[in-house]
Amino acid sequence: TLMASVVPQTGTSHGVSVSEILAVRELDVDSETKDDGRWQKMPQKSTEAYPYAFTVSYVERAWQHRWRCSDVTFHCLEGALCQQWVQTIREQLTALTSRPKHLLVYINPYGGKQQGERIYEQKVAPLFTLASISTHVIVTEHANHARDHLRTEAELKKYDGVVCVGGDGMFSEMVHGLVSRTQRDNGVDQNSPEEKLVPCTLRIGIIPAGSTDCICYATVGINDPVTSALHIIVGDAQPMDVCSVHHNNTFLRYSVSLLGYGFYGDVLADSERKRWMGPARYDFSGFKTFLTHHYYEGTVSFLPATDILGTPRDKTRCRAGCFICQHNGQLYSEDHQPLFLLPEYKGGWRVIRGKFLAINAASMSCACPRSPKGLSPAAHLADGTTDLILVRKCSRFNFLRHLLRHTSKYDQFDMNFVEVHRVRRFRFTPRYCQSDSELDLRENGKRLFSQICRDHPACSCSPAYSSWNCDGEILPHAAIEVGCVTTPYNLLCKYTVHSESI
Ligand SMILES: CCCCCCCCCCCCC/C=C/[C@@H](O)[C@H](COP(=O)(O)O)NC(=O)CCCCC
Ligand SMILES: Nc1ncnc2c1ncn2[C@@H]1O[C@H](COP(=O)(O)OP(=O)(O)O)[C@@H](O)[C@H]1O
Ligand SMILES: [Ca+2]
Repeated sequence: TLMASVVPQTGTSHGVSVSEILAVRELDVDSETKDDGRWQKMPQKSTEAYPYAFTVSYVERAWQHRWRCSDVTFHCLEGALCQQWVQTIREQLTALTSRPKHLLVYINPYGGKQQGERIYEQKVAPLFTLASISTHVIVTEHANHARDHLRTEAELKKYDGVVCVGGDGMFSEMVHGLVSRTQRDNGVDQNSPEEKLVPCTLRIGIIPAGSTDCICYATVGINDPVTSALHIIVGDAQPMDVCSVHHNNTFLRYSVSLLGYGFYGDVLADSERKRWMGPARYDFSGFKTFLTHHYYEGTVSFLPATDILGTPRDKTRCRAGCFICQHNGQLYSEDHQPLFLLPEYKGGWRVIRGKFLAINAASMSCACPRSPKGLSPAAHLADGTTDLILVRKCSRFNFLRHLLRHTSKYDQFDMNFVEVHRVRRFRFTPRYCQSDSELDLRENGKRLFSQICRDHPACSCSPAYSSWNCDGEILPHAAIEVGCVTTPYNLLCKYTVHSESI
């Protein structure tokens, strides 16, 4: 901690932790300018008493988990002392090896309210410059631009991390680009659901500029670009669980936040056609989907996570330095074989058949501005499990009560048509088999004429299948197999981390 043995401008004492210092610069008190070119008139009194000064920019905790950059100017009597302070602070900052120096930044100009470029230029780039971070910025030109660039072209050795400016969809592109490249480079077959993923060494940061920003909100505690930029600068890191989604032994996608079938799949499918509405499309499609009240029949099989600490109905929450994540992470360390892969662990699968309004798998709380506690408030970011939430067919009134619980502090799962299980793996099989031709139609985004109506096979009033909402991307396959791993521990690190005070 830098203590005020020199005198801050206000004349009061001030302590700043070195780990939260962003930059330090010497002030030329006489010339009336700062060395960054901005004009600043020093207060007359302190200039006379202490002719030498330096300014420290540091992280200040603000309201509701926000971080802000603050400046404090220290004054000294002697120039040599002033220089010694500046040099020492710079040396200490250089010694912080977890801080990034070179970043690759992808901006989605199309996400959220289409403000990605403005947010980056006005709020984030000046902070990276202040912290002497060099950046290579790419504004994406089409969907999957960032994913493909990361997977094939990007010279990753040049960077300490990649940053995306956008929503959950952009973060998902980063994950797919980096994880896929790492598996390919290490000869891991992504199509095998049992294969152990090799960790990627580069970290991923996210500057929120999307519609839901759930991944950012659930990790940092707020969707605020300045807060995320500051977490990136100080080198905060957070391991995250990754679910791999397969269909018939073919890899489909990775998921880090929500995998939702039924309600959330239908909301997403409808909202994609209304992108022009911006983030409000989710409210519109949410309301419409609520009114349609479709349910879907199928079988859910899952492998409960019995070897870990914590349950989905705990009152405790996953926070910085989470004990449960650390403990469960050790189960995956080098010398431990994940328990669910051991032969004796087989046979623990449970099977539930039924009619469901929603099947949600939350690998993290999925907190976001629409649902500040999230779909599964006690879920953990890095415990190697996902919370499987089954919402059975019920009345519209009851389903509304369930949805309203997402926005309140009351127990989400205290309803007789809702059940929750903390699982390692799960499978869903719809009651009616999807034909290849129907899958082709869905993959090409066409409207479906061949859907089987449950009760009246001759009409098309009610669909037999929903889609999966996979971190905000549509998966047309109804039948999927999902495995959740943090293996090896630290598989993925984000620069963003929840602040201690959440
Ligand atoms: C009658 C009151 C109903 C209130 C219900 C509110 C529930 C909101 C829960 C939202 C959970 C969000 C989980 C995250 C999903 C995102 O990955 C996904 C894509 O995000 P982005 O790329 O940033 O656009 N967002 C959604 O699927 C939106 C779901 C909104 C449903 C209303
Ligand atoms: N330049 C671009 N043009 C069109 N789509 C893009 C572009 N860059 C990224 N995308 C896609 O936009 C989608 C939404 O991105 P995201 O950043 O998650 O915003 P939102 O939160 O509004 O959905 C993602 O599927 C992503 O692949
Ligand atoms: Ca988890």
